[in-house]
Amino acid sequence: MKYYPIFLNVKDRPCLVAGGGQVGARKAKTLVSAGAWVTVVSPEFCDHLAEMPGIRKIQRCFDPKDLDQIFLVFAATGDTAVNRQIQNLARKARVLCNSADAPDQGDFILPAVMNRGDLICAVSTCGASPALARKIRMDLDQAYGPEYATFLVLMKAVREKLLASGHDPDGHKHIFRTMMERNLPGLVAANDMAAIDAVMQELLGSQFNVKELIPQ
Ligand SMILES: C[C@@]1(CC(=O)O)c2cc3[nH]c(cc4nc(cc5[nH]c(cc(n2)[C@H]1CCC(=O)O)[C@@](C)(CC(=O)O)[C@@H]5CCC(=O)O)C(CC(=O)O)=C4CCC(=O)O)c(CCC(=O)O)c3CC(=O)O
Ligand SMILES: NC(=O)C1=CN([C@@H]2O[C@H](COP(=O)(O)OP(=O)(O)OC[C@H]3O[C@@H](n4cnc5c(N)ncnc54)[C@H](O)[C@@H]3O)[C@@H](O)[C@H]2O)C=CC1
Repeated sequence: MKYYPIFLNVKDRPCLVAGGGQVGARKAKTLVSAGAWVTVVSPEFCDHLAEMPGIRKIQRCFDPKDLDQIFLVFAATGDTAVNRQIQNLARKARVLCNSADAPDQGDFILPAVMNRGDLICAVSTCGASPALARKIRMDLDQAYGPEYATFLVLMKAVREKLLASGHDPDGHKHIFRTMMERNLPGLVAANDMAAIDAVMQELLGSQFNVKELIPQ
């Protein structure tokens, strides 16, 4: 495996994007959606970035001081020499760096992402074919609709309630696996709460009901 896949917690962490083109805009957008504090430094900003809320924009060329206190940096300028400079400085400062024009030389690359509430599917081809990563992401978009966000709220609530009443890993495993076989997402999509309640009663007993577990 060429890369080690992890899910980073960037909430409230300062992240820097150097370069205000389309690539910088894509990186800034995903950082904002994960709750990071995002600064974009660039002499020019594309329309997409100019209109993007929730980011700090500094209109000038990258300066080494921009890396102070930074958790993650994206070297996404249109200038290869500047991108290499950012990467070298980041390494010395032990700041994780993504290198837009030389991904192999950076510390990490980004996957194509399908997101439904707490469900995140990340697809990478290790940079071999971003077009294929995008295609598989779109397949996942089709296969797992918005109902999976609600289904996951239900699964989480059931799990928390079961764990609160005691630890029984083998018994719980059986319940969760059976729940996976009962097409609950399909019932969520059809808004058939009575059918979901029937499954819950059968597997878990009357104290588990949808109204309580999925706040409307
Ligand atoms: C290494 C990486 C960047 C990193 O993270 O460091 C990288 C690098 C490069 N991409 C290039 C081009 C394209 N990128 C896309 C699309 C996406 N690229 C994304 C990620 C990544 N792209 C990382 C590796 C991902 C992996 O593991 O596969 C996605 C998944 C996520 C995102 O960008 O946020 C997003 C899909 C989002 C979605 O829709 O879900 C398309 C397709 C399209 O737009 O239709 C094309 C044109 C077709 C093609 O080239 O395949 C070029 C220029 C090559 C050239 O010069 O021609 C480079 C530079 C290079 O390869 O050197
Ligand atoms: N990782 C990826 O998915 C992809 C990466 N690339 C690479 O990413 C880089 C950026 O691509 P685009 O956004 O399309 O380019 P672009 O040319 O549209 O944007 C580059 C931005 O960098 C800014 N810039 C130039 N010098 C700078 C400096 N010294 N400090 C800060 N900002 C500076 C420019 O003002 C501009 O806003 C290119 O090197 C390209 O080869 C290209 C396509 C996909």
